[in-house]
Amino acid sequence: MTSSSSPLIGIVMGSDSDWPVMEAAAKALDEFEIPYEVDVVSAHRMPHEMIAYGEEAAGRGLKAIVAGAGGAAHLPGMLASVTPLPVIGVPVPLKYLDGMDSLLSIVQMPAGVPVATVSVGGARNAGLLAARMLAAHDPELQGRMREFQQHLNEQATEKGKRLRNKVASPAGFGFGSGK
Ligand SMILES: Nc1c(C(=O)O)ncn1[C@@H]1O[C@H](COP(=O)(O)O)[C@@H](O)[C@H]1O
Repeated sequence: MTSSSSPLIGIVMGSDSDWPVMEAAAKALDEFEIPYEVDVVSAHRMPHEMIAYGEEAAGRGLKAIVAGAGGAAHLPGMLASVTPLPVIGVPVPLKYLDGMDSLLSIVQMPAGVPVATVSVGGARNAGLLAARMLAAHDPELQGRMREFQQHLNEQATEKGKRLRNKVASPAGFGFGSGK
């Protein structure tokens, strides 16, 4: 799957069973209208294709790779070993061990081969981090990222206001109680 113009971000995963988690990365990129491609690339099950994907990614115009995998999640690190692009690893939680296995497989990379690891199941942040990487060299995109952050701020402020109104304490509490 590829969004319409030439993809800038590769979203890959060890299996299509990871898609329900990884879809959030694609949605985040959609929000910023960043073109991406999606594929299954497994270090364990299709090692030669995985190496080819990593080796060719930069030459094909990709700027970063978001790689998600569950269990013995070697995919992000193996991709990072064969591409000069930044790789963002997403630990996908499976039925057993709650994603601790994939988290530890991804996060403990040896020095020299970095993988930026997000939280277990944190595919949305992986998409947003990829957007920020592009925004570092794209003032227009950076402006949209600032607007997004401002929106988050407003939402959080509104939540605080609602909570303060709901939990009415006669003495008031904490900062911004409005008393
Ligand atoms: N961790 C890896 C790798 C890899 O790291 O290369 N390839 C597949 N997998 C993971 O195996 C899990 C089960 O896959 P299946 O659902 O296909 O059995 C998935 O979470 C996948 O990411």
